[in-house]
Amino acid sequence: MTLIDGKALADKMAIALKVKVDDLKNFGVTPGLIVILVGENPASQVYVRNKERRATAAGFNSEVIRLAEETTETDLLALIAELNADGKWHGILVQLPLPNHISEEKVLLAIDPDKDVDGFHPTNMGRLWSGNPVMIPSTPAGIMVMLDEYGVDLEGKTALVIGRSNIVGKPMAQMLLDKNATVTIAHSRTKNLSELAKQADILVVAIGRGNFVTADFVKKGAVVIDVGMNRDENGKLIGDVKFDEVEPLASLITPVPGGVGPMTITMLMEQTYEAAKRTLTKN
Ligand SMILES: Nc1nc(=O)c2c([nH]1)NC[C@@H]1CN(c3ccc(C(=O)N[C@@H](CCC(=O)O)C(=O)O)cc3)C=[N+]21
Repeated sequence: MTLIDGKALADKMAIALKVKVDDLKNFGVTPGLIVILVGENPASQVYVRNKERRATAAGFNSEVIRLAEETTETDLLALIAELNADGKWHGILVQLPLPNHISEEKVLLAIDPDKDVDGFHPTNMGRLWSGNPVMIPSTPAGIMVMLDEYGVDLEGKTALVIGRSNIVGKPMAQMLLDKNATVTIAHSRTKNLSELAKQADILVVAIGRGNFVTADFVKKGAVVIDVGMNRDENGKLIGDVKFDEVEPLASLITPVPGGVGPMTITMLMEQTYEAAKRTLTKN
């Protein structure tokens, strides 16, 4: 078994990004990433702080707007409209989940697709599915970079994605398909999931249940990617994969923490940089 070290790869890419950003600054453009955080979700706080640190280290303009839990949908939409029009920002990210009184759908639709660094806007989802990706979701994007870095050839392989969210499962399936894998999407209603999983060369698990995937889901030599971020009863961060049990079977496996998470942030930075660079050729 070889560990896929997402943290190390993220650190390596951060150094290269800094160089690219310095170069872009010579052309008068500084990448700008603005994050909007509504309410007090403690997990979001940690994550947003990590992002701010990475953005600053890369030499970006970076800001976090913290809004009260009771912020109205109207006020949030007005803020987004303002940021859409502000040339300083190339990436606008509204941290999810939002409080229940705010429609996530309306908010995501309000972000200019060319600044939608999460790739969650329907326009960007459509661009991805039609084979013309522009802004793409960071978590599956980071997974593709890790697979490439560790020399995983996807051509003709069977891939099973467990989870069908718009932000991970669905875009992940499309990205694997684009590399000529044969892709299946499974979910909570899938029958005989462990038998299905046991046939997969590549297993991507994004189901959101701690330690869900055990040894009897995994074919010997499979590549196992764990997108899970769960807390166990002691508050410890655990993945969707029962690591100790699955690790001896896998040829490659991502840990939690230190796997998919750091690469998600890296890809947000990369995409903000790319969006900033595109403004050079636009006019
Ligand atoms: N609009 C939006 N875009 C997102 O991309 C988004 C979001 N909302 N809401 C929440 C989720 C979650 N997410 C994480 C990214 C990195 C880590 C990460 O860096 N994890 C570290 C450890 C973190 C820790 O120790 O708690 C690791 O896995 O090693 C975690 C979580 C992005 N999300």
